[in-house]
Amino acid sequence: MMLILSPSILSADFANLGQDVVRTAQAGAEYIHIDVMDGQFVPNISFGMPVIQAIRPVTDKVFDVHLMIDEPVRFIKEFADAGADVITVHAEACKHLHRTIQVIKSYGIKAGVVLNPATSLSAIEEILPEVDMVLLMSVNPGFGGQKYIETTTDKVRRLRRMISDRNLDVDIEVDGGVTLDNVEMLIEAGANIFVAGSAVYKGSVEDNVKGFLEVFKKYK
Ligand SMILES: O=C(CO)[C@@H](O)[C@H](O)COP(=O)(O)O
Ligand SMILES: [Fe+2]
Repeated sequence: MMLILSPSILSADFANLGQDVVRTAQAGAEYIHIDVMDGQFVPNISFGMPVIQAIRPVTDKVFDVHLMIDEPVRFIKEFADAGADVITVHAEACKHLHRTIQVIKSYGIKAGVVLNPATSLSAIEEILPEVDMVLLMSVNPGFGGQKYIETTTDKVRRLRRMISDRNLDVDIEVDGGVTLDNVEMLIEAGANIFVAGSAVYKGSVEDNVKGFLEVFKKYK
C-alpha cells in the first residue's frame, strides 16, 4: 500500500498560505490536509470554503478535507465545489452517516469517516464497505500541536485486521501528534496516510517533508 504524507495547513503561516502550500507540494507531499472547524463540533474555528477555493489553483495535489463540523451533510456540495478531492466526516457529527457518505460520493470524490479517540471501531462496522478511508484521530480534534494518544496504535492494528478480514481496500489515515518518532510504529500497525501539522510546519517545511519521505522509502 502506498504511504502518503498529508501535511495539515492548520499549522502553516496563514499570512502566506498559498506560498506554504506551494512549498509543501514542491517538497513532495502528496496530499494537503485541510482542517475545517465550526466552533460547535470542536471548540475552535479555523476556515471554510473560501480559503480552500483560494488555494485550489496553486497546486494539483490531493485536497484532503477533514470536516470537524456538526451535520456536515449540509455543506458537502460547497466543499466539493471548492475543490476537495477527499472529504472525511466524523461519525460523531452525523445523524445519518450512511447518507452523508453517499452524498460525498455523488460528487465523484472520495469519502472517509473519522473517529475520535474515544469512539470504538464498532461505530464503523456497517459503513466500512462504503468508504475509501478511515481517519483515526490520535488527539482530540480542535487544535494542532497536541500529544499523540498512545492507544491509537493498537486501534490502527485492529482496524487494519478488520479491513483485511473483510477483503476490503480502505486507507487508514492517522491524525494528531504524528512525528518522525512514531510514524514507523504507525506504518507497522497498518496505517498508510499520515497527517502532520506541527511536525511539518515547525522549522523547515522542505527538510521536514523530506524526513517523512525518507522513512516511507524504507517500507517500499
Ligand atoms: O485535525 C486536526 C486537529 O483537530 C489535525 O489535523 C491537526 O492539525 C494536526 O496537527 P498536529 O497534531 O500534527 O500538530
Ligand atoms: Fe485533521
